[in-house]
Amino acid sequence: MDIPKFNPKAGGKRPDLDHGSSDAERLVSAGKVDDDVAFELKLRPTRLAEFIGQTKAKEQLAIALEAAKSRGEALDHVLLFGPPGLGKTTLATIIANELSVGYQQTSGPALQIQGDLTAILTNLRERQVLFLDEIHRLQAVLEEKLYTALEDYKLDIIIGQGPSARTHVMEIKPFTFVAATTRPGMLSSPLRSRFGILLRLEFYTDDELRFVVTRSAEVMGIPIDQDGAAEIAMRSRGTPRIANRLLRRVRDYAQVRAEGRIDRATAQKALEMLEVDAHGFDELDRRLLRTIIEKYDGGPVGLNTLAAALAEEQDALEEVYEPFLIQIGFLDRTPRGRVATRLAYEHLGIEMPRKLSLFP
Ligand SMILES: Nc1ncnc2c1ncn2[C@@H]1O[C@H](COP(=O)(O)OP(=O)(O)OP(=O)(O)O)[C@@H](O)[C@H]1O
Repeated sequence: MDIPKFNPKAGGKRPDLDHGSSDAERLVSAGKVDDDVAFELKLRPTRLAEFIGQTKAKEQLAIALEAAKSRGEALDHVLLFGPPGLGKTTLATIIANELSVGYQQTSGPALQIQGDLTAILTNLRERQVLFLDEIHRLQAVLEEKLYTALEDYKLDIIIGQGPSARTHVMEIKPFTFVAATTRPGMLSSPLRSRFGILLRLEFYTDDELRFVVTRSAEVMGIPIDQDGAAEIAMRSRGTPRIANRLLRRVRDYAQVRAEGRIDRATAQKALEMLEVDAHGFDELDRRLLRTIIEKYDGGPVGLNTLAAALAEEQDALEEVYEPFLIQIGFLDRTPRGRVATRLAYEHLGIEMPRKLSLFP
């Protein structure tokens, strides 16, 4: 039997393992699920001015865009990195809109053979944006092929095979390459050095997410007050994708139980019913912290051991779950492994043992 390839960014679970999954588990995963696709298209800001938060990245980008426009040149290549669902794809589309140029999107895993990449590069239009998601999953041979394209807008095409093979250099149109990754550490340094603009996306503050929720509610025509939006924001793990997803689910609840209006009480009741707690934790977050505390005395425990104990993929833990737990101070990543912090003990209502010390 073919086991479908596991993609941690899709917010799924390993299909070959029994996880006892809950609805809330899927709800607060930052990875995209099928249900998100149509809504994300509708809710995606199209201009930099509409893009909420990420002040540093936005400022850097605004200056580069202005400069490229005034010179009439293609924008420098851009690398966007950060956890899933923070707006990398959105920013790539905004770059194309702001430059008034064409946009084409593909991803590392989608490009399987050299011909795929050659076809895309040779069909590029002048100064357009080519967006490549999950660049850390691009095959090494294709990565090497990209180097000359990015640097000199040239492509080496090998014609023939064996001793009679010849290399033909083909010119391609100047273009802007925008790549996104959740794992910047996995990129080789030659590849990284080809990007002129590096933008790190950070988790959003609760206030910024309140704006995201209010804006999305407006686009979707959902009546919501500030407290209702704040309640959804607080439980969205610093991630707009999750905020938008929770908004849709709370809207359903409000339609059936609260005449369609979302206030704090309605949002709270809906989110409690969906088992999304005050930090936006789901069952796996709690299980992860509890395992470190109860099985490994609070850590340190290595990522592979932890992944095996939880029957989860290492990638999913590292890319989707850990970044937020580290950001809010519930988990520490040390050279010897993962450690649960005091906040994690307090959240789970477990007493933190005193560290043994030579000095009383
Ligand atoms: N700054 C923002 N302001 C408003 N909405 C945002 C912002 N960033 C993201 N969003 C919303 O969140 C959704 C997810 O964003 P996006 O698809 O750009 O994330 P991503 O980082 O590319 O995720 P992935 O890495 O999983 O592909 C979008 O539909 C968009 O509506």
